[in-house]
Amino acid sequence: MLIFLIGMMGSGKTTLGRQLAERLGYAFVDLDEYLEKRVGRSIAEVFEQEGQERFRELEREALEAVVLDYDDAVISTGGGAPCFFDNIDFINRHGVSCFLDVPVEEISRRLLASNLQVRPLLAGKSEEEVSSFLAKTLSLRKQFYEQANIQLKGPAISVEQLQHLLNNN
Ligand SMILES: Nc1ncnc2c1ncn2[C@@H]1O[C@H](COP(=O)(O)OP(=O)(O)O)[C@@H](O)[C@H]1O
Ligand SMILES: O=C(O)C1=C[C@@H](OP(=O)(O)O)[C@@H](O)[C@H](O)C1
Ligand SMILES: [Mg+2]
Repeated sequence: MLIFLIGMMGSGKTTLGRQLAERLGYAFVDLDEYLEKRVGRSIAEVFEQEGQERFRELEREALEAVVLDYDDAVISTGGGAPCFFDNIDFINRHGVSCFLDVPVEEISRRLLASNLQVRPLLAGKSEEEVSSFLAKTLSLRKQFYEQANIQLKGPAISVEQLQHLLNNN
């Protein structure tokens, strides 16, 4: 089975995905890292050199490659992945999707305490700009995230909660 974690930057997809994979004895794939390995460059470099539009094409190609590469895996997607092309349909056709629905205030807090440079959409923004960008982006993306098979809501989603919900679906 392929389990896709989706949701905003900072919702904990990478962190929880790694923990969930360990519990299930599945491979763990972070789609951003997988893409970086494929293209031999960091996400920040791809954005800088070729722009977001090209990044979204490479992200789609990475999604297509990952479903061929793995039978059982937890795949933490990048925050924008389900929101471009027909990626959410592609994800739902190939696995179980799970939306980590963390309040935007909590996401802002987490990201402002982290290194913004590794997330090119946030790099160089002030605290206020980060908060308003995240709120606006979530309002545009929610329609895609809400197509997930499973939704988990709260400011502190745990791996236990996630595993419990998956077992009951
Ligand atoms: N459940 C959690 N509770 C508190 N902080 C978290 C949690 N999950 C992730 N974080 C923190 O939030 C930031 C973003 O987490 P990350 O897993 O990289 O999110 P994503 O992959 O969704 O962007 C990191 O600094 C991480 O330590
Ligand atoms: O939300 C987005 O558009 C992005 C989220 C990032 O992944 P995380 O959600 O893991 O931070 C990464 O794919 C890229 O910086 C773009
Ligand atoms: Mg991540």
